[in-house]
Amino acid sequence: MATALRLARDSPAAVSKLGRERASLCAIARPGGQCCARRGLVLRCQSGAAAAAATTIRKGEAADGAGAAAGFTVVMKFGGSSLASAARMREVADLVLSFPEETPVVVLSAMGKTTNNLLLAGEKAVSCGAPKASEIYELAVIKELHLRTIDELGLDSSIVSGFLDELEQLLKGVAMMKELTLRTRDYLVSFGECMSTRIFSAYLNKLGKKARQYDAFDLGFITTDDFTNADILEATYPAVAKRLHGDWIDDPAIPIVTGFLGKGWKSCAVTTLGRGGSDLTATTIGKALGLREIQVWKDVDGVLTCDPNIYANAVAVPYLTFDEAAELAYFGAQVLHPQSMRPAREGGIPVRVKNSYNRHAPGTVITKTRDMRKSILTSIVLKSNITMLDIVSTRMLGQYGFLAKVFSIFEDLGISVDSVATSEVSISLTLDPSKLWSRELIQQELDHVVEELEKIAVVHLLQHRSIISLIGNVQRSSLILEKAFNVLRRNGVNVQMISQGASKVNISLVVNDSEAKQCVQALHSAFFENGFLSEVEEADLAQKRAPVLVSSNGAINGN
Ligand SMILES: Nc1ncnc2c1ncn2[C@@H]1O[C@H](COP(=O)(O)OP(=O)(O)O)[C@@H](O)[C@H]1O
Ligand SMILES: N[C@@H](CC(=O)OP(=O)(O)O)C(=O)O
Repeated sequence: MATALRLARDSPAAVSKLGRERASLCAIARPGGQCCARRGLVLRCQSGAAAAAATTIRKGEAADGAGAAAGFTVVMKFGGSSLASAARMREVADLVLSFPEETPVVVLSAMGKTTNNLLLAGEKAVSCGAPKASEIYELAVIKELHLRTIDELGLDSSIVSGFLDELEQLLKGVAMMKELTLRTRDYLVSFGECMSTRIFSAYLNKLGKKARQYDAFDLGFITTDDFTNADILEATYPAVAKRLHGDWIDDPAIPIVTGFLGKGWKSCAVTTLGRGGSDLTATTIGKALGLREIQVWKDVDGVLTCDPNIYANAVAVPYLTFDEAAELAYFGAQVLHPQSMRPAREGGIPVRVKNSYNRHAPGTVITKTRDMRKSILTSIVLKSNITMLDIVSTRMLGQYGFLAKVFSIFEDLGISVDSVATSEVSISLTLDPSKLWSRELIQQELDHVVEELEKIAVVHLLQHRSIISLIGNVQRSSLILEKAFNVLRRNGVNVQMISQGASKVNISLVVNDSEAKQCVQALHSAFFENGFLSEVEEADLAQKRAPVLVSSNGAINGN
């Protein structure tokens, strides 16, 4: 099976479909139909059969000890907020080099807001008409940022000029076609990471530190073909380990890898892992190489007690379990990609969230278990603009199959449900409109859901709601709920739905959008700012509570 992978990667005859598609999209836009696909991005295609064979490779087969053998010790991932300018690139290079005892694999996102700008440029291209595509404002912003960065770092503009030309051609192609498919969207946003990693790698080489740039889709990141939200396939781990290991043995150089990107196993096209997906790239490499630690460098002091944009008094949480971090991300804390904890948990590799603007701050360490003795509430997460459905069966009590029917409707319509609370004849659940494709479709899709559900139930659609998720030590759930409801009552807020996830680290409360921010601030003050923890500690001491260790699956180990 390893042979299948090697053949797929090394066969010079295997010219990728992606390469051809890039060529044709750009050729549409080029006078004379000349191909402008950039050479470095013409992928070698892994045949469907080879990829299928590769996916059956045993978990971690090639990964065991690969990192150690090659000398790699950590992954260091830097997000767009850490890479917003030439000055930031310098700072990040200095940071990477300030750990001479480490041999890192570096994962980078696109510079600053480049991904957003690429998406906006793509949307504008759909309606602006081909002659205007070159004048799209966001294209100018992207060009200016990358060329200025190259200039200020004293690098050669040819590192990005080919990409910038191709980007313009691509936007012209989109403008001519008047459509931006999910597949083209992924290809479009890939330019951000492809450019940032090339700039950074060139800069490290200029500083005398040997570095080698990798596009994740060439490195072995094999994904499903779910464009804009692809899943990483198992074959990725041995493929990535083998390639990084092999290259290091041949010619040691720090790998600089594009975050966020992969290659669809059937289409061979560029895929993306969902917004913020570079965190997942980092943890995947960490597991593939069996590294000591995965570092995720952000613009905040770690995972905070709440979103600092909602409440400035948020402080860093020193320790989290993988389950807590995953729940936090899933319920809307933008700091980590929701899927990114999975490889780290499977590989048993600690994730450290650090601040690239304040490198000496201790950050947050995420591990499988942690000491929960002093832990009550860990973090408060707010997800706004969600839709709630109250669904009451039209049949009598005792009717079986009601829940199954309700969920099969959501399955048929491809809509995911966030939180659920049920009784035998009724069910309340929340939907996240941001997971649906475009603004216009949201209302249509919701109308359709309601129409289908009304065949079996009475349905109330409640929009403009928020989920406040209380992530914490569920062994203290009564205490958390007592305190939370006290605060909400004092603020005159009525909770419309309560749900406790099976992971047992999260209690979700649904309130009106208009009250949500004020609720989060009041809850934060009550739990984190007014000596609540010391009060509880004193009470616990009086009761001589036994110390409790809770593992990530919620199992309790009393000492
Ligand atoms: N609970 C939280 N803890 C930390 N940051 C949070 C939290 N909730 C939301 N954020 C936001 O997430 C941002 C960091 O994530 P992100 O922008 O993806 O960083 P990067 O681009 O560097 O990967 C912070 O600047 C902050 O505004
Ligand atoms: N650039 C991609 C991927 C990513 O992970 O970005 P960041 O690390 O800046 O959140 C995005 O904006 O979604």
